[in-house]
Amino acid sequence: YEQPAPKVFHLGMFEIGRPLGKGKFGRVYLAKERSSGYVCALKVLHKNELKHGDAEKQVRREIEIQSNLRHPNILRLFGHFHDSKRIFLILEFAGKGELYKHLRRENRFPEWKSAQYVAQMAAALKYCHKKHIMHRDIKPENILLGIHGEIKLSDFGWSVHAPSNRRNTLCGTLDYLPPEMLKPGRDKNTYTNKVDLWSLGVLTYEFLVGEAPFEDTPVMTQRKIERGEMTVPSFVSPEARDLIKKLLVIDPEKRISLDEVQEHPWIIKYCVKGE
Ligand SMILES: Cn1ncc2ncnc(NCCc3cnc(NC(=O)Nc4cccc(C(F)(F)F)c4)s3)c21
Repeated sequence: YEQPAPKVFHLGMFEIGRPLGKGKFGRVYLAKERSSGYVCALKVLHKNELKHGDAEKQVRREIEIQSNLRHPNILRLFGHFHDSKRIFLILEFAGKGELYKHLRRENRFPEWKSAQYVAQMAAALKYCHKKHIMHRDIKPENILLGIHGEIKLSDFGWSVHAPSNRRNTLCGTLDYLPPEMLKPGRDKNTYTNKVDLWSLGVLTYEFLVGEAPFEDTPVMTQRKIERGEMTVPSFVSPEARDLIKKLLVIDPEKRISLDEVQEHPWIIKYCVKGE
């Protein structure tokens, strides 16, 4: 019989390998669980760098959210442990690393690849929304690629607002924020899972164009988002432009649904009928 997954972890169980990446709030290493040989990723968070005390609570919340998510396009978080100074997250290893590095290197993705990524993102988000979980922080920095190049939505520091390997974390790029989250006085709980659809629209645009649609100085970005002001370059196909326009709609209720995204002509054109 397969050994049942251990419930208690400790550092000695792992052989630590090469660094996989470093965010503002911690480094990630390739790791192998000694007894099973299972290869995973180990994220190390330094307690003194996190907001005092509630980091433990945040990690528990992140794990609680994650422990009932099982989807091929969602990165698994298996568990955590800590020592006096550090918290360790035991994560599924994403063999092709960080999506945003591929995007920066390739400048922008061809339409067929962008459509496949958007279709996988829609599937992952549909799965999360069905479980009444919204990501709230969709951006290239929070997306990894599995060994077969498949999307792995990651960094479930969503409701924990856990800072991690994000684009200039402390400046907290506004690029992906929907208009309803920019409104003054609106606390973050007044929005619906439609925020993820806006962010999916920004992501689609960034895949195809190589930069975010409202990228500008923080003040100008905020103004452009509130007005939904953006131009789609002419090299973007009419079908892709149509999907972007139907996602980047100011009124959350008027945004296209995830089902409609999966049935959109631009997605159908490039994607083999998935699950
Ligand atoms: C780079 N890379 N390459 C391959 C690869 N394979 C797997 N993972 C990678 N990277 C790690 C991706 C993450 C997944 N989940 C995260 N979760 C998190 O970072 N949570 C978090 C952060 C800061 C503070 C808190 C706390 F305590 F406040 F709650 C919580 S980070 C990989």
